Amino acid sequence: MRLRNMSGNFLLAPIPESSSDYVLHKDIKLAVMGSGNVGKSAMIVRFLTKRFIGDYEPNTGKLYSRIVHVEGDQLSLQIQDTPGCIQVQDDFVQVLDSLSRCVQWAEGFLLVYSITDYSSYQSIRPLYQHIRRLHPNSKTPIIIVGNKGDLLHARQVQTNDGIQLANELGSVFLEISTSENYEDVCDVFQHLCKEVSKLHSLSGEKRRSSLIPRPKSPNMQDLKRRFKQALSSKVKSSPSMG
Ligand SMILES: Nc1nc2c(ncn2[C@@H]2O[C@H](COP(=O)(O)OP(=O)(O)OP(=O)(O)O)[C@@H](O)[C@H]2O)c(=O)[nH]1
Repeated sequence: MRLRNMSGNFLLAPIPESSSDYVLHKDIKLAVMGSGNVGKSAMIVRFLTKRFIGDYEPNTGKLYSRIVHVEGDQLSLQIQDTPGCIQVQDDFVQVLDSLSRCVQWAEGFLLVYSITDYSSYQSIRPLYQHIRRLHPNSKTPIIIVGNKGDLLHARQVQTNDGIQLANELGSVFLEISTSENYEDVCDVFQHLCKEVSKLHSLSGEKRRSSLIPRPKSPNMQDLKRRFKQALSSKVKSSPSMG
């Protein structure tokens, strides 16, 4: 199998240090992957802004960072949108370096195909296997998403194909329409966040939580006491004026 960058321009955004805002929150790192214009950018933006925006520049690897709330948890979420201009062929080359770095970095994955594009569906298995190779821990959550569910007249991939593939790979599957149904998009991301979060709890990885203590506000009582103390000792030690 080969994953190839057709444009030769496959740059992923630099991965920043986690940003913490003086509160405890879990860092969740997700990657959204898929081959072709399957709607990855549209999905991410829909989840983060609720809006469906029709047209995007071809994506070369954008990283989105947001604080989101999922079931009472405050999550510091980073989502890596990976370029769709990858083609799955007989062996892996070029793309592997940057793609692998992204795969290694992420803790949860959305593998997206379009129901109107059979080749995007065919690329899911090799992508899935690539992830599993780099994350031998089979608990790493991967969700398979069949997007553009509203374009029924152009359907090339049957719902059953998606279900079958997901069953075979042992993955969760959902068919959605990013353009028509915000709730489904939200469910997909929230489910993935919860799964990653669960994994953190299971492995007790405290390093993933960022706790920066609030700066202490000065204790005025204490300051006044010290000030008085200092003042009285000064008065006591000062030479008599009389
Ligand atoms: N009808 C319909 N169109 C969609 C849906 N989701 C995305 N699109 C359209 O599909 C096209 C591709 O969407 P993008 O989000 O740019 O796809 P992408 O996977 O990020 O593609 P790359 O930028 O190449 O990585 C755009 O014209 C979107 O408006 C959907 O659910 N229904």
